[in-house]
Amino acid sequence: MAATKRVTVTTLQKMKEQNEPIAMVTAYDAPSAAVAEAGGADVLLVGDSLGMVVLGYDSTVPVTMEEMTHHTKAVSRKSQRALVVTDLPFLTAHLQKDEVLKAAARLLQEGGAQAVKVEGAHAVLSGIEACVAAGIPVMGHIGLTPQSVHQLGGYRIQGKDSETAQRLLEEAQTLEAAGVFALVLECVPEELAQRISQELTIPTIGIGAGRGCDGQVLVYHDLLGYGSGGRVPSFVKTYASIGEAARQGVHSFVEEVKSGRFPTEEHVFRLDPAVMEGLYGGRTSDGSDL
Ligand SMILES: Nc1nc(=O)c2c([nH]1)NC[C@@H]1CN(c3ccc(C(=O)N[C@@H](CCC(=O)O)C(=O)O)cc3)CN21
Ligand SMILES: CC(C)C(=O)C(=O)O
Ligand SMILES: [Mg+2]
Repeated sequence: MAATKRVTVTTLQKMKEQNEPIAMVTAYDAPSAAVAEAGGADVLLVGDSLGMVVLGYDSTVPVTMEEMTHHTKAVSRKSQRALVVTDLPFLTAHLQKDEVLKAAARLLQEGGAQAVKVEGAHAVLSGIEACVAAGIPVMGHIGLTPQSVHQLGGYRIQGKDSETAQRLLEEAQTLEAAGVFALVLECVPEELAQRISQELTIPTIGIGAGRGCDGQVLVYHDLLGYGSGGRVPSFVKTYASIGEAARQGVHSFVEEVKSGRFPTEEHVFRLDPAVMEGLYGGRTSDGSDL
């Protein structure tokens, strides 16, 4: 079988040049990676949103390098075609250059990712530049940066006034100059995201950033309608009702167990009658006929 060629940072650059939209989906484990790839996602993002979506934290702030590495390993084991990108968790990109490099290298070497994503701009620039210089592709992320939720005062749209809109445009240009290969724009007005996307040579990938971006990303569980982690943001479109299907499936199993309808003949293993004969003379241990 011919090996499928993996999506690379160069592929994404060409997609922008040819006006071909980029589809990125989060993946946190082997089954979500397999489904997202089979569905045709170009990029699998091992997002630190996994802390909220699959680990039950109430923000992405508690997520550790151990957790990101653990989940990245599961995703990269199942991924063959998509570009695997992993979030550097809270604070990591703000450390000394050599610590940032070690963390990013761990996600590539141990985790099996092909790139890392870093939230922020000026405060994390030296870490980003060190990674790029070392051959580690970096995806930027500006606008609503969830690791700063305590400073932002909630998950709010960013860049609504002229001052913050101008700042976001400058951050985007600074990140492109620093060598990031793509940029996530989260929760910014459509007009601003479109303007940034036109100004930049590298592709932008939007989440709650409208139609002018070069690609779109959503959280796997949001787009599939898992409906477990409370309210979904208003920019989410739900393409399936997996949560409801899952609840119904478990409910049917429980009902059949409790009513004795499961298991049936087709789900059991039988013993050869001759072997059965040798056991307690064909009787069960308490003497009754089987
Ligand atoms: N399941 C999930 N999906 C996500 O997209 C996601 C996470 N978790 N966890 C990490 C961050 C947090 N994110 C969020 C969470 C909430 C909103 C939200 O409620 N936004 C409001 C906008 C409020 C305003 O008008 O400023 C919305 O209505 O969508 C946005 C992004 C995005 N990320
Ligand atoms: C929502 C995306 C962009 C993300 O950073 C995450 O899933 O952690
Ligand atoms: Mg993230």
